[in-house]
Amino acid sequence: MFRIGTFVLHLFQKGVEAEKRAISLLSKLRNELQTDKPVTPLEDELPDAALWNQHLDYQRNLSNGNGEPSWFQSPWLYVECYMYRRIQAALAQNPPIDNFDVFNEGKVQNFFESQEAVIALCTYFQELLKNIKDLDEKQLQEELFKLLQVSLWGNKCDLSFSAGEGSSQKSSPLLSLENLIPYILVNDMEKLWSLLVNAKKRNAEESNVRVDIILDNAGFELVTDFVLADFLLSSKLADEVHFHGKSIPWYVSDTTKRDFNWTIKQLQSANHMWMSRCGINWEGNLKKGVWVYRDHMFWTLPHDFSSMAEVAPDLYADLQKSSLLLFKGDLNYRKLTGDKKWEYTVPFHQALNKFRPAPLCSLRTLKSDTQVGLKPGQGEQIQASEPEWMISGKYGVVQFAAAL
Ligand SMILES: O=P(O)(O)OC[C@@]1(O)O[C@H](CO)[C@@H](O)[C@@H]1O
Ligand SMILES: [Mn+2]
Repeated sequence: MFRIGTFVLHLFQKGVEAEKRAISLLSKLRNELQTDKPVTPLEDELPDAALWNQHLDYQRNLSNGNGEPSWFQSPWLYVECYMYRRIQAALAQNPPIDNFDVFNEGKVQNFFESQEAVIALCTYFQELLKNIKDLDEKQLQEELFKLLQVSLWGNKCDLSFSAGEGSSQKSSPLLSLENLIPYILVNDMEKLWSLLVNAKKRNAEESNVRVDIILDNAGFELVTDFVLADFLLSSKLADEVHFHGKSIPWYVSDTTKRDFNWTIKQLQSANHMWMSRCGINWEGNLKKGVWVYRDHMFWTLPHDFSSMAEVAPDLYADLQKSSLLLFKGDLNYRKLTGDKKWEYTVPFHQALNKFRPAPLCSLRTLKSDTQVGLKPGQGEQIQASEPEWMISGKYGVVQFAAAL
C-alpha cells in the first residue's frame, strides 16, 4: 500500500514538473512571437527537426540580407506552421505529457456540439444506403454532389479560424445546400463526376479505383468526410479510400490518428441507431483495408506542396497511385497555391506549380487571401460589396486540376 502510494506520488510530481517545463517553454514562445524575435532553429530530437532547420536556412537566404527571419517579417505560412511545431516541441520533450494534445478538448467539444447535425447526416446517409443499388446514374450523381457540398461546407467548422468559439454545426447540413450554391465560386463537381465514372468503367475488372482524402479538421468536418468516403465505396465509384491526417496536433482542429479513431468509436457507441450503424460500418471498412489511415511528417512541415516531390518523394510516389486526391480546407489550399497573392484569374494548374501527382480537387471555404481560377471580374465584384469575402468562410470552392 505504502509502495503504491509512493509510486503514485512520484508520478504526480513528475507530471507537475513536466507541466511546469512545458508552460515555461510556451511562455518563452509567446514572448518571442509578441516581440518579433528571430526564428530560432529547433533543438528537439523529433524526426523532422533537421528538415525544419534546413528550411530556416532557406528562409534566411530568401530574406537576402534583410535581417533574420522573424515573426512579423517572415511569410505567414512559415511562421504560423513554426508556431504549431514549437508548441509540439514544448510538450514532446516532456514525458509524461509528451503525447498530450493541447487542442483535444476543443475538438471533442466541437464534435459533441455538432451532435444534431451528425445525427441528421448519418440518418440521411443510412436511408440513402437502403436503396443505393437501385439508383440510376443521374441519381447517383445528385447524391455525390450533395455529399461533396456537405463536405465542403463542413470546412466552416474549424477552430483555428474562430479562435475556438462557435465553430460547430448546429442544424442539418443538407437543408441549406440549395441556398449555398451561389457561394461556390468555382464549382468543378461535374469534372469530378466524369473522372470517377470513367475511372470506374476503365477499372471495371482490373485494378482498384483509389480516392485519397487529405483531411482537415476533426469534429463535424471529419464526419462529413467519412460520409463522403462511405458513399464513394457504397456507390462503387471507388474501391478504396486513403485518409491522410496529421502526425502532431496542428492548426488547433486538424485531425490526428487519435481524433480519427476516437470519432469512429464515438459514433459506434452512440445512443442513436444510424450514428452507431455508421460507426460500425466505418470500423469495418478499416478492418477490411478498404479504408486506410496514413500520416506523414510532410503534412506538418512549412513547405508548400510543390516541394513534396523533392522533400517527401515517398509520399509523392504514394499519391501518384491514387485516381483522385481530395484536399480539404483552407490550409491545404494555401499550400497547394504556395500561399501567394495571385491574380484571381490565374489558372489553378499554374498556381499548383507542377504539383500534380494525380488528378486533384480542393474542397475549401475561403478563410485566407489566396484565390485563383476565378472568372475575369468575379473577385472584384464580390470585393466591392463584401470586403471580407476571402476570410469570412462564407464562400467556397470545389476546384479541380487534371494530372500532368
Ligand atoms: O485549413 P482550415 O482548417 O480550413 O483553416 C485553417 C485556418 O483557419 O487557419 C489559418 C488561420 O490561422 C488560415 O489559413 C485558415 O483560415
Ligand atoms: Mn484545419
